[in-house]
Amino acid sequence: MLLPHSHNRTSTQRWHSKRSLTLVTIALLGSTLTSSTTSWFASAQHQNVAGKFASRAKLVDEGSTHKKKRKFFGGGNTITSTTDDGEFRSYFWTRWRRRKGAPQHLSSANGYYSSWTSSWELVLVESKLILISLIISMICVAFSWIWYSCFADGGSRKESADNTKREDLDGAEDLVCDTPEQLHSGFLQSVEVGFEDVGMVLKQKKGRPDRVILDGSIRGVARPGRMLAIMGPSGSGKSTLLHAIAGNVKDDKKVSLYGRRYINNESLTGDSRIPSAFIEQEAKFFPHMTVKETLDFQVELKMGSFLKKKVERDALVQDLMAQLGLTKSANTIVGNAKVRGISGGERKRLSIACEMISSPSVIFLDEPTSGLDSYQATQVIETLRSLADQGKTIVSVIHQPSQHTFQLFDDLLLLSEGRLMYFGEVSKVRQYMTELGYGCESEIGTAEHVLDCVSRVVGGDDEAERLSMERIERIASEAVNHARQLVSFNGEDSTVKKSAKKTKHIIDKTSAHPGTNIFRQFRLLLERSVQELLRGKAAIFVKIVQQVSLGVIYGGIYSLGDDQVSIWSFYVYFQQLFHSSLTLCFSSKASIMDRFGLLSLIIIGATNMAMAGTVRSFPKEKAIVTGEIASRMYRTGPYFIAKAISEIPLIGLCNVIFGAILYPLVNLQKGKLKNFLGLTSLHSLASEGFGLLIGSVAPNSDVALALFPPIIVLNIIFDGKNIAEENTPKLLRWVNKIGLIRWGFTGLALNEFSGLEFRSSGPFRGPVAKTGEDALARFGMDGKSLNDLVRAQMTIVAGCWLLSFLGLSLTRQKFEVMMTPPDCNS
Ligand SMILES: Nc1ncnc2c1ncn2[C@@H]1O[C@H](COP(=O)(O)OP(=O)(O)OP(=O)(O)O)[C@@H](O)[C@H]1O
Repeated sequence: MLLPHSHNRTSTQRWHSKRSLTLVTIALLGSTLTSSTTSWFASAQHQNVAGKFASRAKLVDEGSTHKKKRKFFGGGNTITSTTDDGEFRSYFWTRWRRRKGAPQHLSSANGYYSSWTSSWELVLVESKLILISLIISMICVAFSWIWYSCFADGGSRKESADNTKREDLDGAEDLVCDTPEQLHSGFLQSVEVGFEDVGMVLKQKKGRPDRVILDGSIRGVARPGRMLAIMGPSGSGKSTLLHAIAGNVKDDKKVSLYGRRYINNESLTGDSRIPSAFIEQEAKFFPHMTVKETLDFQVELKMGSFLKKKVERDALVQDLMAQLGLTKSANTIVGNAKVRGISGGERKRLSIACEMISSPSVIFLDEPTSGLDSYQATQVIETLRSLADQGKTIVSVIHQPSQHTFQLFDDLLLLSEGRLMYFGEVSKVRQYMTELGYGCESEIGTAEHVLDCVSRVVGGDDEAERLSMERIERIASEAVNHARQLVSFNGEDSTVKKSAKKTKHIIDKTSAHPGTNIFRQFRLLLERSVQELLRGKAAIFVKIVQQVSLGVIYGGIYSLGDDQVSIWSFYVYFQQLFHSSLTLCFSSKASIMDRFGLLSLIIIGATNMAMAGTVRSFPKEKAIVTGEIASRMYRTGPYFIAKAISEIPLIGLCNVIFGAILYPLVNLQKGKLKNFLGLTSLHSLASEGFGLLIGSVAPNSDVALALFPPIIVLNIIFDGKNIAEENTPKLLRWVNKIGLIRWGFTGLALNEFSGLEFRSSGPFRGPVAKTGEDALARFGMDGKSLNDLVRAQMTIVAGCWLLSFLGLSLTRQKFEVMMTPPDCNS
């Protein structure tokens, strides 16, 4: 029965106008903000701010003969001061003037404005500002579009649904449902899934013939209240067919997929995904969550908007656990290959339970019994039987079932080498094979016998191989006719296209319901992230041990000041005994080199640890998350923000432990510990962000790990002390700007060296540096403030998070479109 829905007629328009309004608002806000900021900058630069900066620059530059550039606004506009006269001008414009051959000393701070007011120059200034505003507005529009498609309900699905022309839909809007109850009591309640002429070809490299995976002869139907088994020898195309029917074949340039599908005898477009539960061979879960927590989490995300009271959600969780025999394992963690958790059978049943939450009418399963013993396999199939008895449509690939489990199925689709061998009732297949002349003794199980009939003999006996090929040929030619007699659709009907669009529209609209709002998604995802982090006690322990041991190692090797405290007690006594000579040695200029060396090691170590951990773990988590996002549980945005935030406390804790051990041991400058901890934590956060970026763009953890060493090496080379900026190859200068290690190292060096004085005795290398500032100047680190470095690190964090988010959004799963079968293209 189809439900009437009068108010849905306006929902498409509402969504369109909501989106347009958001885009326009964000674009306007962006351009207004940019214009006002740039005009403020222009006027401020001309007037008050110029004066203020000029005097500050003058103060800072006193006693120095170097020119200093002070970053004021973005990349292009840099205010430069010279010590001679405190002259103050825009670096950007100065460079431009230089190019035009104008004199370099243009004006004093007060005369600045007047020297630039020749009309054409002002026009140029204004037009550049307008251009910047326009570019930023366009970026705002692009981001708002991405934001909308990632955060807002519907996204691409709604878009594709809305692309379906209203006039072609024949009142399909009236069939659309708004609540799960309506959804499953309407068009999609009792679903019959039909398919015909399904084929798949794998394009090969030049000169080699294409490989046929499914030959285009496959047809069948899965009916409500019945279980359809897809069987065949290994490699016969069972999983491929299951994915093709569900609309779940992963997008691949080499693949060409064709055929027709129907829902309740209504045809579907090639890109439709049947609203169903799809249970893959390998269920992926967060390993440290218990069975109950996993179900609680999924129930709240999928049904939070409909089951508003906690008692209702709890009741659903209890019901699912009882139905799937999970009650006794409710508080056991799910586990994975490394962490022991529930059994393989329980994992399969948990994945079925998770898919049952939204009460789908159709369930596709890819080898639900693989890896299970016969008792567990029977339990899983019996669970499916009870679901089918409730009216669900079950389609499952099954591998060598026992006679008992085989008989729990109603229908069978048999494949061999991508060809249809049988479609019909399970109870009739034995008789069917006997009538074809391939009968067998009664003691041999039916499943075993039919698989023998359609398996090709390979290796050794040529005659047996020839006979098996003849048998397969015969069975295949009979199967097509047999299936045609049993299954027919309105595929040749002239209204097929219209009907396909209509059905897709219904499916898209009906399955676009958000399970819960975006804030709740964020809260739940944050809770899960934190929980996973805290439950991974081994990982936390390893991190802490790493920090402690590094602190102790560095502390044992480096001694930088007069009043050393060392882990080696004899060393302390030794120091106290020969106080004068040793302290002279350690407070000498040799400690400049030691200090730089230590700070560089601290930063390289922090980068390695934060990045390597994320690069290793994130791609694995991504595999679970992309599946959950593809099944419309939540959006990329809330997930990503929750993920990024959840890591911050642990990063801070690790740095505090490291700093607390290292600082007194090596005797870094007193009173700078707080800055030290802040800078190392910020640096770890930036490194973790970089790790997320690599993990989100890399297709898998192997690629991510392969990318890691060259990135680290590049960062070390351009850390600010290994190669001078002016000697860096021009093509690589940009690396300097985003060099994680460089900014981190410079920050620590600035924090440590500013205010230090060095004694001239003791061994030292290179020219004499009396103060920390001198030492910094030798490495070209003068002229920067801690604020600059914090800003740079924060920009890196923000940039990495943004790019990782985009990377994650853009690598969303795409699916192959099923084309019309070749003979019907005309
Ligand atoms: N995208 C693809 N790229 C390359 N080969 C593919 C692709 N899809 C399917 N195949 C090939 O098609 C054949 C059938 O694969 P499929 O997984 O469907 O077999 P199966 O019957 O499920 O096998 P098994 O029982 O061993 O799991 C295999 O040889 C597989 O390598």
